[in-house]
Amino acid sequence: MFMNIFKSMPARAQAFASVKPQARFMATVRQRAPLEPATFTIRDGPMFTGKSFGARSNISGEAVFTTSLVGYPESLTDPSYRGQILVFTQPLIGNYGVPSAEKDPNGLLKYFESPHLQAAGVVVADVAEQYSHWTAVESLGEWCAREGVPAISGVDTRAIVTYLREQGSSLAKITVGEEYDANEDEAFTDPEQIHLVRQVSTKQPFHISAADPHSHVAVLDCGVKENILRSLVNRGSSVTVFPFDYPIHKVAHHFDGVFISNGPGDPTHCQDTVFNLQRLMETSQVPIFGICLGHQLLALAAGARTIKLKYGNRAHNIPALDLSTGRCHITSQNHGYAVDASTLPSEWKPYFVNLNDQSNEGMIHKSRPIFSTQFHPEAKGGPLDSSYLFDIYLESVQKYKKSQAGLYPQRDSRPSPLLVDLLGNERVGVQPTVGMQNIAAAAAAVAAA
Ligand SMILES: NC(=O)CC[C@H](N)C(=O)O
Repeated sequence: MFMNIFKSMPARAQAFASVKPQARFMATVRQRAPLEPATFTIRDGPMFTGKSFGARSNISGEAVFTTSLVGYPESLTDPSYRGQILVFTQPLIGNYGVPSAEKDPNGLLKYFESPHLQAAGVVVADVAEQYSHWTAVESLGEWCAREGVPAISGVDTRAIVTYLREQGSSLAKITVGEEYDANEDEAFTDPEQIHLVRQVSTKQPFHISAADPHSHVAVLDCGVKENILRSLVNRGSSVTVFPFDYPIHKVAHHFDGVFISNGPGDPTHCQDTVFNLQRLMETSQVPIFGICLGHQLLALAAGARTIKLKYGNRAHNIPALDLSTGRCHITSQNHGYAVDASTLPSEWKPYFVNLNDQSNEGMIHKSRPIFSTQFHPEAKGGPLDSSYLFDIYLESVQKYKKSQAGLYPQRDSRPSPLLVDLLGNERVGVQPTVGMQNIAAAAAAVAAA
């Protein structure tokens, strides 16, 4: 009886079950040096003392917190977290380890949102040194150390979050080692002074072909999450991904749709993108979809304003009301800025609203196939309530393509061989989070920006 159950298990699980418990434990716990002391200090706020479990370097950045319970590999590789020290409110982080940078058949990363750890630093109450998951290849601490990202555990994250909620968005730093001078206030570096999108956007266009494409979308990469590309490609649309400041209005006629990605920092830093989007909407009827920073940039191009929220929304369970249907969706979010819905011009209307703080969660054009959301419908990790928005977008993309058939008979869903042959299929020239790795380097980066 027992053997039958055992035999019905998948091969991988059988192999795991057949290992003696002691050996399984040994497989995930590596010998390591005793943890060094580390501090997490909020500017104009308290200092927390804990243990370092990542890179042996000091870092300064904007401290933000997420209340998500799962998805730390995805969150930490999300380019929107570039320059930020991420505090997890979920008390135990790391227990399912970190997966590999394996790619899927389309050449997209299977488990990560970008090839590197993007957050500047990591703060947790309790880090799991033992991990267990079939995709895991290393521990959270090993990954942070390998990627040069400092991390601290053993601090009271409830007290940190309580403080951040009162004081609002704050600069902070992580220092590793015994010697620390709490008065070194000049060492706090504000990543908001740096053009973060420039750091995470591809330097050259690249192309991903869908298996049997029905359309071809141009993606403006402001720090695009891999699951946005997966969501388009897996639904049958090939994508050509352009640098954030590429003059998209000049090439839009080669595409069936334009997509504007998520990304780090203040949307008003991307004036070139805003200008290009204005020209795009003036000169083309192409369907447009924007997510998070993409939503904010589209709103700026439409003539609306953005504001900085007190401490932002970062979670995987935020209720957003669809104003067109009255249905509420549970959404994944990671943003510090928001669109001021009261400044939307008359040809636009709010699409979604946040039911926690009433902030704007999306906008839609009254007569054209253009819409955007502040939350992440691609949602890694979870929930998938609003992933249907990709279907709606791609329906409008296919409709537009049909309407253009007479105008551009030579265009089909495969991009011209010239375009494909010349382009690679991955991000170009995007560096890991270097330059932000220690306080001195970050200060120099600010001076140079
Ligand atoms: N995830 C995102 O695209 C974030 C957008 C923007 N950087 C913000 O913080 O509001």
